[in-house]
Amino acid sequence: MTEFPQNLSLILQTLDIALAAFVIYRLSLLINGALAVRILASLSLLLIFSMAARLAGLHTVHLLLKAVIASSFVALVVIFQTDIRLAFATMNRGRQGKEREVEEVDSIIEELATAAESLAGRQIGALIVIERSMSIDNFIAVGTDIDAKVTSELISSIFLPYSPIHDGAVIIQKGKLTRAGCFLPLTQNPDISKNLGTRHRAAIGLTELVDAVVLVVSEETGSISLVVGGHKSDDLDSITLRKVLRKLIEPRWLS
Ligand SMILES: Nc1ncnc2c1ncn2[C@@H]1O[C@H](COP(=O)(O)OP(=O)(O)OP(=O)(O)O)[C@@H](O)[C@H]1O
Repeated sequence: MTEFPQNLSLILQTLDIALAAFVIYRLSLLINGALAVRILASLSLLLIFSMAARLAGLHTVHLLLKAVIASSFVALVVIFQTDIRLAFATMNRGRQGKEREVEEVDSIIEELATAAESLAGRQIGALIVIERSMSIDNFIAVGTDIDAKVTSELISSIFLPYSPIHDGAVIIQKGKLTRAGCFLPLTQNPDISKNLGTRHRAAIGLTELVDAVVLVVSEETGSISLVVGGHKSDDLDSITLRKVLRKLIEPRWLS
């Protein structure tokens, strides 16, 4: 009658030692193989064994595994110190990159708003297209390639009446002023007032086809409008203009 528990105890002890040997063997493999996947797989295996050992009452194995798992985390930091340092550096660069993108958007918006206000003050008409997620390339005709930094001085000088490229629209793509003197498709919407001129019709026409934002300065009234999705917001004051532009333009569309 006492033979059965004795045998069971022997089996468990053998199993205990065999598992401990297996753990050591796995660890030696781990030291040779430096792949992170391999280490993670081995750690997962250790965790499973540790739980199984605890459930089966294999105390030596369980204690050994517990100690191995605990020290593994320290070992992982040492082994992967270069990768960890690189990961932190990348994270930091990502945050700094995002901050830089936001600063870039703010500065472009400031240049656009300053140019619009300066032109509006002198009642010089202007049409500025800001591309967002949809490409506008298939909808704009002719124009002169420029590829320059967006500055209020450049925009203002393009629209001055004696400039050879003052007719048509200026295009902003990925944070750059890419073209000037471009012609846009006019809206065909019959509900639009017959009194609305072609500059505003062009802004509405393009934004009916793509998600671009169009900034219009009226030569006739000196008012500033923003057009998105075929809808026009008129008479924008300085603060509203900047606020709406910030809402409409996301950093990812400018870089
Ligand atoms: N299809 C077009 N694409 C781009 N620009 C255009 C287009 N049609 C007209 N324009 C621009 O609009 C100017 C004419 O504006 P027009 O007076 O007809 O329009 P408007 O909407 O009444 O504007 P404003 O209030 O400035 O007078 C043209 O000189 C040209 O620069």
